[in-house]
Amino acid sequence: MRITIIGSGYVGLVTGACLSDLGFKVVCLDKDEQKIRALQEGEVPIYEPGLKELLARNRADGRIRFTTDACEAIEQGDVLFIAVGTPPAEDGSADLGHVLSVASMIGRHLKSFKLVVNKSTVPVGTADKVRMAIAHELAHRGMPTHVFDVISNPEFLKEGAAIDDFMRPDRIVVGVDEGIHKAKSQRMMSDLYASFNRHHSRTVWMDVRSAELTKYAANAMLAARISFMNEIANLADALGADVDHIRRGIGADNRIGYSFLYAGCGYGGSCFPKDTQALVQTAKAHGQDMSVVSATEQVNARQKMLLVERLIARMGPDLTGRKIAVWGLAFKPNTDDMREAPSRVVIRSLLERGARVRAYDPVAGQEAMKALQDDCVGQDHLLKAFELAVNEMQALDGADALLILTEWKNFHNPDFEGIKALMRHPYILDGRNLYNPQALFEWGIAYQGVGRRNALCQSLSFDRPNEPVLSVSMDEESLMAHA
Ligand SMILES: NC(=O)c1ccc[n+]([C@@H]2O[C@H](COP(=O)([O-])OP(=O)(O)OC[C@H]3O[C@@H](n4cnc5c(N)ncnc54)[C@H](O)[C@@H]3O)[C@@H](O)[C@H]2O)c1
Ligand SMILES: O=c1ccn([C@@H]2O[C@H](COP(=O)(O)OP(=O)(O)O[C@H]3O[C@H](CO)[C@@H](O)[C@H](O)[C@H]3O)[C@@H](O)[C@H]2O)c(=O)[nH]1
Repeated sequence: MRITIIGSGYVGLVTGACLSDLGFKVVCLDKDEQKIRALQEGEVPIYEPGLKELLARNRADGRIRFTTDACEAIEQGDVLFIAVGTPPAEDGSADLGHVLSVASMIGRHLKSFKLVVNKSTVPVGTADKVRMAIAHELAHRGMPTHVFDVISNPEFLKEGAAIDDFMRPDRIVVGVDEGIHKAKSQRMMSDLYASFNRHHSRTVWMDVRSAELTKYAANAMLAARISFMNEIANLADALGADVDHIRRGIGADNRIGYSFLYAGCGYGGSCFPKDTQALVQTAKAHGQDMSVVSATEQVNARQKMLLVERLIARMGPDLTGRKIAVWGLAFKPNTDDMREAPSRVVIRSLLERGARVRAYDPVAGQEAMKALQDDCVGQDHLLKAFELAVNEMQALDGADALLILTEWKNFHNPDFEGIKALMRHPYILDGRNLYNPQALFEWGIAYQGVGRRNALCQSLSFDRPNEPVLSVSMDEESLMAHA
């Protein structure tokens, strides 16, 4: 069985690389000539751990290649995966422009039976639209309109762990509808994923509509857990409780589990924000109200501003003359993806208030620069106050505060002595709860996590530069008094 992947972004490249590693012959198609040229020359346009090596190995062995030639790519594959983007339209619904233009393209080039597998995240009913678009082109060419099937196989990989997620899936959702091709389509998908089903079946078979909705339901559920924990964390702050104890206390309940319970400065990325919005729009179009999902989004929008609000509470709304250090720009560690990253909202807001920002990210620096240029179009004065540091310590020089926005591993055990010596005010606002508040107190560093008994740094003064920081005691009474 030969595979063609249409769309060579995160999902397309990971799918292509992994399937070629399982022995299939794979062609990756993209309309972006620059991207395909880079891939042909062995470069990988995105940062994803392990991807470069996997692609290099399978390219060398002749199992994967890259092209912009749609006719040849469609001819070669028995299975055609659609893995193009589904960005949000202006009203938040999923823009199906790329998916439907791929469908028409398939219809224009299809000569023999093809199984069209949709991997993009798409609203319920999209497979029907893809079917119609292909059939329309076939009819136009005077071809029989039943020489293909369209099924749904949503992708659940996480960026930064994409290869592992693909190669060790919790489940594989496949939606196939009744029809003349059902048995054949099911057999082809069973063969394709046979390696993952050897010990026990991980494939969850269903109809296409249910498969399409399963993807949105999974992302909305995960996003809701995060927003729920962020609300609990904010309440914990107000009450002098510690969300990390609460996380462990509730996660131990098997019905709840430990995953996706980390409070912080909000979720970002190319999926949760766009998919929750699209789900709300789908529901609205069908007269339904997704209150939980809407609230999830609202809480997240507020949470992204939490650290800025805390900074303002300490320093006042005018941050002119303040130097703010930022550690972490990508929406999560192990990726250079800046889509919907909380850092974009935070940095723009700091710049608008007159602060100078110096930021460090081990991988996403250049992507962040591009993203900020997009965010500050026509406001060059804002960009002038932003610079990238070459390492995390350089970002700190003379800073009034350090904001941690991404939990990269090398931020986990920093040189606290160095931090104290370099910063004008040793004050850490930790949006990813990396440190132990008690240890930071002992270091003499003012510290605010998210839901981590933040009363600890109540007496920090910003009026007197280079002043030692804390005079607050750790006893319960004073904690509660400050809460
Ligand atoms: N990124 C993730 O972690 C992730 C995980 C699961 C599902 N998804 C979903 O998968 C889909 C793809 O996401 P992504 O992050 O890989 O997107 P991406 O933007 O990284 O890649 C999409 C690629 O499709 C190409 N493309 C667009 N139109 C094309 C056309 N007509 N012909 C050929 N190529 C075309 C683009 O040039 C681009 O390279 C989306 O629906 C997304 O929601 C993404
Ligand atoms: O407990 C947690 C877990 C995650 N996050 C944040 O949530 C966002 C998304 O993280 P993650 O889910 O790990 O990354 P994605 O690559 O966006 O993956 C999500 O979106 C993909 C695209 O649909 C799905 O395929 C994945 O299953 C789903 O986890 C990031 O900003 C994280 O910092 C938290 O704040 N707290």
